[in-house]
Amino acid sequence: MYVSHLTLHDFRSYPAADVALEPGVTAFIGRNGQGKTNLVEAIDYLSRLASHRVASDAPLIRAGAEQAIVRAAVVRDGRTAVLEVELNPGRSNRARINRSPLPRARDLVGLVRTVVFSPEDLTLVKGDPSDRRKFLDDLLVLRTPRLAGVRSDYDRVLRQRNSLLKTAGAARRGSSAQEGALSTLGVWDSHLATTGAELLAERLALVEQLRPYVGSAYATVARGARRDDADIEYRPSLELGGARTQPELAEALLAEVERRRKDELDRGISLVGPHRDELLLTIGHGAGASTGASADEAAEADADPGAGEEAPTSGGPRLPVKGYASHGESWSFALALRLASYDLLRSDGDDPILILDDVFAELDTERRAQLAELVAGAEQVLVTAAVAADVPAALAGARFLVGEGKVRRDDA
Ligand SMILES: Nc1ncnc2c1ncn2[C@@H]1O[C@H](COP(=O)(O)OP(=O)(O)OP(=O)(O)O)[C@@H](O)[C@H]1O
Repeated sequence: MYVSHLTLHDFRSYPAADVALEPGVTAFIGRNGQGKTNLVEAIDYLSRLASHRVASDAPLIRAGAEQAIVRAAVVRDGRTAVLEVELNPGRSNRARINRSPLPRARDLVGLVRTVVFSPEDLTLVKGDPSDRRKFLDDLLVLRTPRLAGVRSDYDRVLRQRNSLLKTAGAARRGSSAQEGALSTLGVWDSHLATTGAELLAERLALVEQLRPYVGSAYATVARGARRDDADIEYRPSLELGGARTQPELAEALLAEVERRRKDELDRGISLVGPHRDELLLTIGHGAGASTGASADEAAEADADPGAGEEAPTSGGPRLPVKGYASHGESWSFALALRLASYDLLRSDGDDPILILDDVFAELDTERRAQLAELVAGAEQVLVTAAVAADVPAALAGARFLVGEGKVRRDDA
């Protein structure tokens, strides 16, 4: 799929912008702070109704404006659809397809699919477990848009249940207020188990599907690394035993919730469920594996003719990436997670739009070329860079100059 036209009204720094795009590679070049990322962020927003940079919509609306509009013509299998979203701060957003309003804005999610690589991706590796859960959930929703509903149902159940736990925990033991809250809590326990089990089952399946892609993507972007150097593992907040199906998982969640009732009442929060799970990222070290993203490390490895070749196993320990990996390894792992998502979406028979936002400046020449080669075949690749020379030769294509609020095609 690709976007053939992008129109913005009062989105970020743009009062108005109108850009005709083509399949293949398009680079947006301009000095810092000129609005390159704002353009690709708008396309990403259409895909998930969320930005890769901010958690709320408010910063997306141009300062002083009442609402923002993002409209894109999206071509898929030769057919064009015009998708539009109206961002209304403090009110619900509205979405249209070919000018017809959709019942809910979220019905737009998944119609255009993007995979974004950006410097913020480092938080996937170095950030909190919630960053990695979000990574999984965003990918789930892109592949199966219906799951946006499951995720928001789960969040709602959690909020209700937490407020009940607070009430029940605060009420005097044995009082009628506590009895009442406890009996209502039973209802929310089963809601938590049912929606939680659905989310959990989906995440477990996703991680199993993603795993092989992460290993091979890491081996490609990290110097001298082997396929089994990078691994991911889903760590639930409870012992699952052999539970895998939704009913089995619901049963396991319910049993654990009952077992931890006292703890939950004491602390006034839900301690069991997919909101407490972790996606563990680990690296092993095949001999010769060094994932330098810096030019210095690259130069060092270049001096060693064995580096980058098939590396034998060192049998070294597997370590969690967070807290142990070097900056280069962390960055390579983050790239590998994005590349793996892209490969998985492609294996579903779709070709998502790839957005490489300011990533080349972070990579040495060899890694740049390697990443460029991997993504060059995508149906549409949108690249932002402050300096044209940072965009690898393999990504030659259309070029736009972004500056002074304007986006101009560079035909030079
Ligand atoms: N809601 C908003 N209203 C007005 N201006 C905004 C808004 N949000 C961001 N901006 C402006 O947009 C500009 C940033 O644009 P953007 O992030 O696209 O820059 P960029 O060209 O990608 O820069 P860099 O190369 O540094 O990443 C900044 O000048 C910022 O002040």
